[in-house]
Amino acid sequence: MASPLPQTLTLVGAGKMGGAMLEGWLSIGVNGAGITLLDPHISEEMQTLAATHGMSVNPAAPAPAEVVVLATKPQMLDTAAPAVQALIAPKTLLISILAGKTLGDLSARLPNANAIVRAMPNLPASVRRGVTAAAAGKGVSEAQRQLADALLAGVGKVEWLGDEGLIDAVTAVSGSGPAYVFNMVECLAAAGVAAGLPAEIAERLARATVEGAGEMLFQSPLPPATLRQNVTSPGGTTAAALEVLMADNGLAPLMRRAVAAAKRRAEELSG
Ligand SMILES: NC(=O)C1=CN([C@@H]2O[C@H](COP(=O)(O)OP(=O)(O)OC[C@H]3O[C@@H](n4cnc5c(N)ncnc54)[C@H](OP(=O)(O)O)[C@@H]3O)[C@@H](O)[C@H]2O)C=CC1
Ligand SMILES: O=C(O)[C@@H]1CCC=N1
Repeated sequence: MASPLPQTLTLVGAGKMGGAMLEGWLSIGVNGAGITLLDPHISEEMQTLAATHGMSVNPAAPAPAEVVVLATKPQMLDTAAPAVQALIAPKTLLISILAGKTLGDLSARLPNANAIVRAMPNLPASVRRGVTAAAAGKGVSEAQRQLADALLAGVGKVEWLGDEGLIDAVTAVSGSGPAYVFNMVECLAAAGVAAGLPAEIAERLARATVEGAGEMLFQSPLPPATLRQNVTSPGGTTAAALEVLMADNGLAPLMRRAVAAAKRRAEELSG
């Protein structure tokens, strides 16, 4: 049986990530007429989407909703909290995607929220290929957990965590991860230019390479190491490049430092 979808959902913060999830939810059949968007600087794109689907935008006195999704920047939690409290009824499920903000931080700001799920999605949610890790607070019922799962699984894969303490590491790996991949495309294109390619061709090649490699990861059951080995002809060009990338001072320590920096920043955003 298909999981239930909420009849009423209020999105607080319709920016890049909130907007990406919203597009996914509409595509799985969440009724636009039951959606309210609250965002003081809502973009034209979001206003158009809202008008197309009959959503309510910044009503003067928004009613409590079955699900409230908190998607402002973490630094705006204190400012947003009074308005969010007014959206929460005893049975409301609050889903927060704020990096760094713990279940405890959220409960302290929103004491009337009985059921809180802390989730960390990523931007490919907009094309329903995201991945989200989530942890449920103590007050979340099984029905509410299923409701959260239906919304999060609607935009990609979901990992439920027994230990909320893992979410900062999740944020550093999959939350921020799409940006690392996009940066790799930029770096690969720039390296192509340095190797003599015209810039536009280098960019098209780098982009299509990551698109194709990503699709192989999606479709193939093989581990990434095997996929890598399949490109690597003995004594060939890939082996020469991998000697650089897989050296002691290559990509692995760089990625460890990058992920550690993101995790540290998530920890700083808590409180
Ligand atoms: N971007 C990503 O890939 C991911 C982001 N996240 C999390 O999602 C959240 C949003 O990030 P992102 O979408 O990148 O940021 P954005 O700045 O794009 O979105 C936040 C939106 O909230 C609006 N806003 C500010 N104050 C309020 C308020 N009081 N009430 C309602 N809306 C408000 C902002 O307006 P204005 O810009 O004018 O301030 C903006 O439109 C963050 O907490 C982040 O940690 C999680 C996973 C991935
Ligand atoms: O950069 C950020 O803080 C957010 C959290 C994960 C992705 N974007």
